[in-house]
Amino acid sequence: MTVLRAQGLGKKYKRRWALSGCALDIPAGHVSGLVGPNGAGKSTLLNLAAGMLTPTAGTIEVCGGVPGSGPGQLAKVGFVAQNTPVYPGLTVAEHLRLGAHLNPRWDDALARDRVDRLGLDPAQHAGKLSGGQRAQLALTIGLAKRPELLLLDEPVAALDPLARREFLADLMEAVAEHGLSVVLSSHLVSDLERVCDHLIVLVDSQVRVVGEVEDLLDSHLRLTGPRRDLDTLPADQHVVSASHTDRQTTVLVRAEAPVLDPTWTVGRLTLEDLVLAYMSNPTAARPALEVLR
Ligand SMILES: Nc1ncnc2c1ncn2[C@@H]1O[C@H](COP(=O)(O)OP(=O)(O)OP(=O)(O)O)[C@@H](O)[C@H]1O
Repeated sequence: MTVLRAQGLGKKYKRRWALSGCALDIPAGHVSGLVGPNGAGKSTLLNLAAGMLTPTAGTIEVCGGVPGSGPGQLAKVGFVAQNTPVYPGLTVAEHLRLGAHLNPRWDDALARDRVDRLGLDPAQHAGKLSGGQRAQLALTIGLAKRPELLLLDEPVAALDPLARREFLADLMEAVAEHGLSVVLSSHLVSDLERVCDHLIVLVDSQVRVVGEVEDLLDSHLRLTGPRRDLDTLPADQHVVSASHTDRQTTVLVRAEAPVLDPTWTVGRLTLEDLVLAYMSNPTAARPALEVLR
């Protein structure tokens, strides 16, 4: 099953495309990491998926429906936007009551338990919470809503390291126990490494690479060997990045078949290597998605 499907999706602000030609198919039951440089279009994609923006081009379908198309659709999708909006004049307890009132699948026990565990005072006005506490309140509401798909725009940016780790553990528990699907944008690749089994790299408003993390790590290799011209590589090795010294060439490739050339020393990549290679080479060849499945 697919939780998010985009075809030729684009969003233009005045004359500038914030997202263009986006084709995505995100399978259900995964935590999908959305990563890319500042201004790449990550928030734009998440806002389109939540129905907060409408596409300029193409289509997007989320949990089988058009984003923001009615109460049924809104109940299926949770969205915690980048600035973790809360109502400053309402107390923590009032936020939970509002959540219960607006969401048919609201899990009150989870919400109360989380607020208690986090040490948030139910009587405190949200406007008086710290940035991290506000983020925690917004994330609690997102989880307690029990959506099919939870969209999180840099959710952990304001959290301290321990709170970040605990939130990611809560997220994984919800995925395992309730079959929640998550799309999570973050600049913290170590966090993505911990929780994501699916990855989308967006650069310059375009999807550069998308696929299951395991497939991506299996199909990308670092080749090190005597200096050579990259034009001599076989057609089934697609260069993502390369560097040369006088004597040596190091090249990161997406390989469609095992590398048998004995002049290369072949190494595997970490998720961080892969993300940085695509982010620092905006013109890197985009993989054929079929190859990665
Ligand atoms: N409301 C807006 N009006 C005009 N341009 C916008 C608007 N929102 C975003 N943009 C532009 O669209 C592009 C993509 O922005 P977006 O916020 O989606 O990037 P991002 O990948 O989420 O960035 P970051 O990592 O910094 O949060 C940027 O060039 C940005 O300046």
